[in-house]
This record gives sequence, structure tokens and C-alpha cells, in this order.
Amino acid sequence: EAMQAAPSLYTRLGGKEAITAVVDDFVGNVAADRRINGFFAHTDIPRLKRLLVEQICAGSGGPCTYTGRDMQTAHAGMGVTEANFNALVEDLVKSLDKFKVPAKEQQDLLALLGPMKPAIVSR
Ligand code: HEM
Repeated sequence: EAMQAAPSLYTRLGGKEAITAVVDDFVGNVAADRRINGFFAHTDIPRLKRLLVEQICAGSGGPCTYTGRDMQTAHAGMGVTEANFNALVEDLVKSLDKFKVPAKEQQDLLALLGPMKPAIVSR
């Protein structure tokens, strides 16, 4: 019997469609979140959604290429705080819970995004 590779996080999340559904809902939460929605007042939201899907797809082992800017450049000069960062993660977890993404996959996704924090938080 052949050895079986462990399925990627991308596969465990349910692939591109499931990731797209979570990102749509997540960005909706962010847009409604008065703690942080001011940051996004001039943002092209469909583009942001597309780039988030690409980033999560590529980072989780899926067949995507991230075409956006690096995290430091994208968030430069915004003055994002740790509290802002935590609020955004809370909005993401709300969507992960809503779509019943299991705890292990939530952990693995947050472990993928957590290391980006120093590039994003600037004060
Ligand atoms: C792990 C956390 C985060 C990830 C993975 C992330 C990811 C991204 C990505 C992929 C983009 C698009 C890059 C591009 O425009 O080329 C972006 C843009 C943006 N992010 Fe984040 N981000 C995070 C946290 C935050 C936080 C905490 C804030 C503020 C509360 C924020 C505010 C923004 C804004 C306003 C833009 C749009 C910039 C523009 O319109 O030019 N992000 N982010």
C-alpha cells in the first residue's frame, strides 16, 4: 500500500470555494466592525477579498499565487496597533466559527497568519 501524504491545510479548509466563502464573510465582519473599519474607507474591497483568498490559498498549500504586495508595504504608514490586529483576528474567528471550521484547522490558519503580525503592526 502506498504511503499517504497528510492533506494540506488548503484541502482541510475545503479548497478555494470554502476559503472564498470565509473571506467574504470575514471582510463583511471587518466592514461592520467600528473598531477597525475606518482603515478600509478607501479600499477596493473586491480586490482585497481576491488578494486575501490568494494569500490564504497559496499559504495553505493550494494551487494559487499571491499577486498582492508584501505585508509590510501593504500596511505601511497605517499605524495599525496590536489591538487593531486582535480585532481583525476576532472578526476572522467569527467567520471560521460560523462556517464550522474545526479547531485544528483554525489553529493552523492562525499559525499561518500570526507571523505576519510584526510586518503589519506599526505602533
Ligand atoms: C494577519 C492579518 C492580516 C492579513 C493577513 C492582511 C492581509 C492583507 C492583504 C493580503 C492585503 C492586500 C495587499 C495589497 O493591497 O496588495 C491587505 C490590505 C489592507 N490591509 Fe491588511 N491584513 C492583515 C491585518 C490588517 C489589519 C489589522 C488592518 C487594520 C486594522 C489591515 C488593514 C488593511 C488595509 C486598510 C488594506 C488595504 C490597503 C489599500 O487599500 O491599499 N490589515 N491586507
